[in-house]
Amino acid sequence: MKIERVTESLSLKRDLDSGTEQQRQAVLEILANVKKQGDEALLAYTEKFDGVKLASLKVSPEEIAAAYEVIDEELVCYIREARDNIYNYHRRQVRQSWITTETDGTILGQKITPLDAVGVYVPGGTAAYPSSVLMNVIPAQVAGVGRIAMVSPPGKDGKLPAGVLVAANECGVKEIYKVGGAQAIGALAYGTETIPRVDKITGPGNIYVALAKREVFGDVDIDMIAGPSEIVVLADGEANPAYIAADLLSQAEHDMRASSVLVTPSLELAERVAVEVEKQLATLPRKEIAAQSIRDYGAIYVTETMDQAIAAVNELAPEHLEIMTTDPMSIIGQIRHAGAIFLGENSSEPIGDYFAGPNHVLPTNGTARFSSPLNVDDFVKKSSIISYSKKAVLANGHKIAALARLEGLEAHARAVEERLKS
Ligand SMILES: NC(=O)c1ccc[n+]([C@@H]2O[C@H](COP(=O)([O-])OP(=O)(O)OC[C@H]3O[C@@H](n4cnc5c(N)ncnc54)[C@H](O)[C@@H]3O)[C@@H](O)[C@H]2O)c1
Ligand SMILES: N[C@H](CO)Cc1c[nH]c[nH+]1
Ligand SMILES: [Zn+2]
Repeated sequence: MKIERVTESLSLKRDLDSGTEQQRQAVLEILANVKKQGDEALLAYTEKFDGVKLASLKVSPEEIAAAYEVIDEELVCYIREARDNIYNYHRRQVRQSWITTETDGTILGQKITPLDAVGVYVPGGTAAYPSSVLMNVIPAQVAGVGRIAMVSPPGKDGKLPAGVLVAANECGVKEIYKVGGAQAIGALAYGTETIPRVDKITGPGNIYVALAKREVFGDVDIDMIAGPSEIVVLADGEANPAYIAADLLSQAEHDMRASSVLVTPSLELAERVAVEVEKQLATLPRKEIAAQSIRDYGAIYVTETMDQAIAAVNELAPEHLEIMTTDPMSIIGQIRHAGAIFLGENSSEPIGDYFAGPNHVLPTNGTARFSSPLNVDDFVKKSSIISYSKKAVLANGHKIAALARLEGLEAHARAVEERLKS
């Protein structure tokens, strides 16, 4: 990895992939056809893009039973343990509706209502992501969402990966459909004969999925457009170079456009990490992807001081931040922008991807400056509650009428003044 000395501001080498004109046109056409032709279009696109002619889009109980034949019993137990950790973490995010009563009888409040129906996209294509099933479905369930429909593209054998089916079943998902890409997003947004429409779509996916989510936003809500994975490690000279290299590579193997960065005031550590990355890279099964990601989007930045290193981290606003210093707790207060913060040398990023409990769907591309990990709030909406007593309206009606007239809205003013007459 290239070592660069840093004295000024930084930004991650990001690829804000907005797709080619051809991809955008393809997505618009797919969405229009799904809207018009429903299931027929879904089946045709599945044949075209996933290479399989399906008899039915919906996953059957027999397919779920067959998935359990393939997945080791011990692994099913680990999926359950991860599920429970994620559930317990997200339970703490639940907010209650609230109501206050003033002495004049005014009642104000906020009613929290779970969304009626949510669609969860689970990427297929090049890899299977049972962990993404848990991370999207569980916060929706904790929020109390009425209906959860999961979509994922089938393999050439017409099946979904066994791990994905087991994870969904362990969460109690009842609606699972074998359809991916922009056509799946269209089905969730507009509805088809088999797939009733939803109110919100969550979950990561490739450029076709991302473009389709952007396009249907407004007809339905979406969570975010998650870009390629990012990790920044902030370390002092005492940190373990082998741990750092391993964690950088853990995200590099995701995607050729993933970004893995070390920021440190120690040149010695920087040099040792660069050597370790090369050594560990050579033995990885996905070494082509990881090597390209490290080459094009990886970096080691050496600062003059730890304060500069911390400032650099805030500039980068990474999806994942690992703090590997002798006292990480003393630094956390200075971190302003990061999707997930991992403290200390034992807290390797994949612990968060799979098991600890916090969500692994996180803001990327610098959006950690203003947005948060996927969470229970993403699956509820809030309604304001207002109840004025006669006493309150008599005391305040003239103020409200005056404010309305300030905006030239006479009917607003008179509506309130009607209450002042008797
Ligand atoms: N941020 C996260 O939490 C997270 C987690 C898991 C995966 N991911 C990301 O999700 C992405 C998964 O991508 P993927 O491709 O493997 O799976 P995918 O499910 O997103 O996309 C596969 C679908 O793309 C469509 N498609 C492919 N080529 C097409 C074409 N030429 N025209 C129209 N549609 C086409 C097909 O319908 C296919 O079913 C990766 O970028 C991965 O990094 C992110
Ligand atoms: N690190 C990814 C999010 O950036 C999530 C993931 C899924 N599986 C493994 N990792
Ligand atoms: Zn990961």
